Amino acid sequence: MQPIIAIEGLNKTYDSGFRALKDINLEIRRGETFALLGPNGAGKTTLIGIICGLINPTSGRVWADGHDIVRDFRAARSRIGLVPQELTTDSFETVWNTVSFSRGLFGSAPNPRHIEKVLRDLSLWEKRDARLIELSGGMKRRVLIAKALSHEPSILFLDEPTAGVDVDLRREMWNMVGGLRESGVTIILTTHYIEEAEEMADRVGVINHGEIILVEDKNTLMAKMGKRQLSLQLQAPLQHLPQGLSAAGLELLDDGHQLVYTFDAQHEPTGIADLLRQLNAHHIEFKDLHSSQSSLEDIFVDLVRARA
Ligand SMILES: Nc1ncnc2c1ncn2[C@@H]1O[C@H](COP(=O)(O)OP(=O)(O)OP(=O)(O)O)[C@@H](O)[C@H]1O
Repeated sequence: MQPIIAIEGLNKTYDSGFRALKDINLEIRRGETFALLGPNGAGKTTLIGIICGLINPTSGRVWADGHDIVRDFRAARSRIGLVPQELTTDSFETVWNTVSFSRGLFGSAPNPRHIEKVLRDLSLWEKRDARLIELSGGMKRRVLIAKALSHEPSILFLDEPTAGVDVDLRREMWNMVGGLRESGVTIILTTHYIEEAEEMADRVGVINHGEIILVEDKNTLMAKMGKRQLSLQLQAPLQHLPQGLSAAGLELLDDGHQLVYTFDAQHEPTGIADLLRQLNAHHIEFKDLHSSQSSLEDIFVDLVRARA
């Protein structure tokens, strides 16, 4: 199936000379929820801005639902809904007018029934005549989503959808995004909450210093999370691993004071019993041991740090 977004050889150098994106190649699948993760300044906003036609690329090409975002800008943009982080709309307008007006901006003919459906789906129907200034923060966020959905886009960008919202509202938004996904909308979200990516994404992409360093199925990443480590504090430091002990997953750290065994927690046997037997046979003694499990957050931090 044709990807809903195709990015080929995309580069962005700002006027300052700063290279914010370096040869990005990425395909987003129709109907998936894709989480774009990266530290501050990695290039997420630049990438989204280019796809949405807000920032000009330096080179490379992007297609949204088959339309070149530069040569066929209007058609490409009409396929895309963007939910920005901040509310930038006139706060004295009513919910209904704000959302209806947004549809008009994309040149779509008025469709009160669609607007009603969007407002009902987002539990905003009762508030349709309220002015934005009267709404809670959570309701205002829903209005941003309603605006982005007003022209019936097939691609929805959510930029930090739950930054600064409380746990209950975050959970509610996750459910809402799940509903949109079921209706067939492709969702691309940026987030600093790795848990959010775990909860919602089908695939995860990591961007760092303007480069995509990983694109992975979430379940595969979760399997990586299943890696566990057993750390042994040795009585006496080892220069190197003795012959026969160089099993996969064994590593000497801390100038030989620490032996770390990494294993897959989902597989039995873990190999720990065997390892302890071998240590005994080699008269390697340890004074302490502890086990730990790496989270997606750890994996993310490691990935980014390795490329710092
Ligand atoms: N107009 C600009 N001129 C020069 N440099 C810019 C401009 N806009 C962004 N940058 C730089 O490009 C880099 C990428 O910025 P971008 O906003 O895309 O990152 P981000 O991943 O969205 O970060 P954050 O998580 O903080 O929102 C940053 O180093 C930023 O300082």
